[in-house]
Amino acid sequence: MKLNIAVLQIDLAFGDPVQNLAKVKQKIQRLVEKNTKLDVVVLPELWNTAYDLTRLDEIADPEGQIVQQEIGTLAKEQNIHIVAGSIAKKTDQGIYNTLTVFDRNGEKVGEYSKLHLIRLMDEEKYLTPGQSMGLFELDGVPCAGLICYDIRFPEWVRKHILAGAQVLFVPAQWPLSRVKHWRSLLIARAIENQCYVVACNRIGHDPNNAFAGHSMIIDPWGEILAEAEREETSLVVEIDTEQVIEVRKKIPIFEDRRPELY
Ligand SMILES: NC(=O)CCC(=O)C(=O)O
Repeated sequence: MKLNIAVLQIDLAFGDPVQNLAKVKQKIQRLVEKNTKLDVVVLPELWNTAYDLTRLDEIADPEGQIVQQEIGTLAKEQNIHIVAGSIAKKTDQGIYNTLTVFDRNGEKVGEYSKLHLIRLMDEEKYLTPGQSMGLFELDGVPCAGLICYDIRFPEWVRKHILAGAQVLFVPAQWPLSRVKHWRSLLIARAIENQCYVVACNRIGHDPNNAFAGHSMIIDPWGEILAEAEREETSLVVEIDTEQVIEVRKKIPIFEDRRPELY
């Protein structure tokens, strides 16, 4: 199965969900105008509020209703799947960093709340961790969505791959100071899991961090199919899940595992 994927690497306004929503909608519309065969658009982490964590109570999306209304509707109008990065989502149980996926009909087909909260960026003070896996399907392709810091936990990624995922989506706000980790971890996750990795980072800065950009699309052999620098841009790549099957046949790591010993 082939999927034409666009990763939208952008800057974000700190604590301004109205401005960020308008920008994201405009950028997606332009992408669709330029790429008539697009299947999937991917957005970065916390694209509604950015890391304005102290004001989340005021600015997070109540129950994700805004993203459902605005991005769900856009997905249907433009006939594309949208892996809507993640948003700050306010619920009765707390505020989550939640990835939401809409299909071409505007239906929500996936939702995942970041499981590992990064203390280095104070997430654990303001956010509630998720409790469940990030599996979903796009045009019959089994996919997983994990968020930024989650890629440091290979056992969590592997769990999604063992459940069938062939494409791993990673929305992020990864700082420039650790860009070497970002690149190495993404490539390692693709090689060790023999899957596509589609990673969407932001650029720009906030009061605490400068962000790295370097969004990437990596194939199941670990080859970088496309990589951004540190500017607003989009990466558009056609992936073919036959490649996943071929790489897994060539080096059958899933048959050679010894789970009885670890
Ligand atoms: N937003 C994040 O989760 C950043 C993760 C990060 O900077 C790191 O793992 O290092």
